[in-house]
Amino acid sequence: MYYLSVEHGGRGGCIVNVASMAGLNPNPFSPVYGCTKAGIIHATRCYAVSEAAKKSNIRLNVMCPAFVDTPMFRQMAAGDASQTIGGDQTAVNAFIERIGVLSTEDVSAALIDILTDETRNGLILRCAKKTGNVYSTLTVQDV
Ligand SMILES: NC(=O)C1=CN([C@@H]2O[C@H](COP(=O)(O)OP(=O)(O)OC[C@H]3O[C@@H](n4cnc5c(N)ncnc54)[C@H](O)[C@@H]3O)[C@@H](O)[C@H]2O)C=CC1
Ligand SMILES: CCCCCC(=O)/C=C/C=C\C/C=C\C/C=C\CCCC(=O)O
Repeated sequence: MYYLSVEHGGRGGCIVNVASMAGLNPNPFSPVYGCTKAGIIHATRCYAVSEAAKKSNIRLNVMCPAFVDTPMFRQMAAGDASQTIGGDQTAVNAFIERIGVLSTEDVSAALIDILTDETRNGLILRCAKKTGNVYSTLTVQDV
């Protein structure tokens, strides 16, 4: 945000943080990973409503993909990943089967939508194979 800000020579812009569906929906396989992603989601939403962001015309949004076919995902599906707490790989694989797996192209298209649609700010973009891309907010009451 410092370098995007007008007072430091920037022109504003759009920050897209990468969290995960695991930061929204609880799952039994990755509690610590899920907690870090929940933190990223909340930090993004707080900075999106900050005076500093508004003043400098900076938008912040956060992407929450479900499974995406990347090296990390393949490692996890093969039963060898630090993101999961281990245990029953059959249950992990059944979970993956149920949720579905996005391609990296699916996620790139979602990213381009956030970057190009200047009305998007402070939003959570859930991306999942079965439900597609869904924007939402968790706001209970405006402050
Ligand atoms: N693959 C999935 O199913 C999902 C992934 N995500 C998130 O998407 C993001 C990317 O994940 P993947 O592509 O799956 O992981 P990945 O492990 O396949 O790729 C991560 C890439 O980041 C690079 N990297 C790591 N530390 C770095 C650093 N300090 N500076 C620069 N580059 C660095 C690695 O070299 C690697 O190329 C992560 O934040 C992950 O938590 C979110 C939801 C689902
Ligand atoms: C489980 C290890 C996480 C590793 C990588 C990652 O971030 C993948 C997340 C995938 C799913 C997130 C977990 C729970 C989501 C639960 C339900 C999603 C429902 C999707 C839908 O169809 O709406």
